[in-house]
Amino acid sequence: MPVPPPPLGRSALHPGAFTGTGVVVTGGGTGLGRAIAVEFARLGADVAVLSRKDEHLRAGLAALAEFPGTATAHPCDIRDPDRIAAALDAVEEAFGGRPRVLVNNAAANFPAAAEEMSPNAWRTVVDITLNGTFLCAREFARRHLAADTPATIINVGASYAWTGGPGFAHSAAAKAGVKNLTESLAVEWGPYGITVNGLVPGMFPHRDMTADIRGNLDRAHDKDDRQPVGRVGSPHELGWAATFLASPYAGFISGHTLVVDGANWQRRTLTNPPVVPVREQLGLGPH
Ligand SMILES: CCCCCCCCC/C=C/C(=O)SCCNC(=O)CCNC(=O)[C@H](O)C(C)(C)COP(=O)(O)OP(=O)(O)OC[C@H]1O[C@@H](n2cnc3c(N)ncnc32)[C@H](O)[C@@H]1OP(=O)(O)O
Ligand SMILES: NC(=O)C1=CN([C@@H]2O[C@H](COP(=O)(O)OP(=O)(O)OC[C@H]3O[C@@H](n4cnc5c(N)ncnc54)[C@H](OP(=O)(O)O)[C@@H]3O)[C@@H](O)[C@H]2O)C=CC1
Repeated sequence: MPVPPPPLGRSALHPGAFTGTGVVVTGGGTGLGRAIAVEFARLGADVAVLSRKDEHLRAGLAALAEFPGTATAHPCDIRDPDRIAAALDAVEEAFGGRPRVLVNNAAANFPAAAEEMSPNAWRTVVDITLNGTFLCAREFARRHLAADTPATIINVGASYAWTGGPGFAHSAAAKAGVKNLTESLAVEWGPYGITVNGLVPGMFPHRDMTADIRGNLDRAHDKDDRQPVGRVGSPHELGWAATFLASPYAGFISGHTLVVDGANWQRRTLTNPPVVPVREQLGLGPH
């Protein structure tokens, strides 16, 4: 029998656990990033949203408005190191100091058969998902290393980092890179008080999903029954996991990637369902 999560508004951490702590969430204006931003704000954090589109920045600010901490939003394309530096300057000014937490949540993805992907389609997804994560982590960490201040970084991944993702070869390869990068950075920056972890969502449907991804998921109308724990995730559950990883209670956890997916990616049977070629799954004709 599926066990529902505690309702939105509850928290395992004490109220005010992040009061006075600055948190940056890339892609924090939509979907899971916004849910993560909200859970930090609920615990008192000052939260900054970084993303490209004005409508997303406004949506992030609107979601954060009810909480007591500072909420701020800055246009930034995470592919551009200069824009990342400028955004972090603006965040520091808004908070009156360096944010202690970076959540690298922004990513890009669309389903496509590998042989149909243009070189630029591949490059774009890898550039945002992997290179953007590295560039944000680098700029954020350099500031803490220079000031000798502790910090924590959470990189949002996907479980096809381990399994591969037919129909999502670009995103799966990029997320595998993100997982591996998490492990390298945790060792490099651990001696300076910076922890680095990964956080992998399983199936968390939400209203902001791009049409492509939603269309892909909507082919399954019994999503709850397809999860080992009998239900899909609620976005605030991912927010709880992020706040835990950034809390002092997780201070000895670094280089780890926490999967929040109800055991979905370990699901295996001796007789898997029949193979359906990706082209057929995507409704593409013959080569
Ligand atoms: C197995 C387990 C299951 C699991 C089922 C699903 C699990 C999901 C797990 C992970 C989920 C996520 O990551 S969800 C995150 C999804 N969210 C997002 O992607 C939001 C941000 N996305 C975007 O901004 C855009 O969609 C994106 C294209 C990526 C970037 O925008 P840009 O303006 O930078 O780029 P563009 O100039 O538009 O496009 C760049 C190139 O990509 C091509 N391109 C764009 N969309 C395309 C498409 N649908 N199909 C083919 N090609 C496409 C264009 O034609 C360009 O190539 P040329 O024409 O050659 O120049
Ligand atoms: N939803 C799910 O079930 C799953 C999600 N994930 C991961 O969770 C994270 C959040 O996904 P989700 O909330 O579903 O996706 P969304 O599409 O809702 O969010 C993606 C966010 O990334 C931002 N973004 C994209 N490109 C850039 C860029 N170049 N610079 C700055 N910001 C950018 C977008 O904002 P803007 O357009 O304003 O730039 C948007 O807010 C991602 O890392 C995704 O891979 C992993 C597995 C499953």
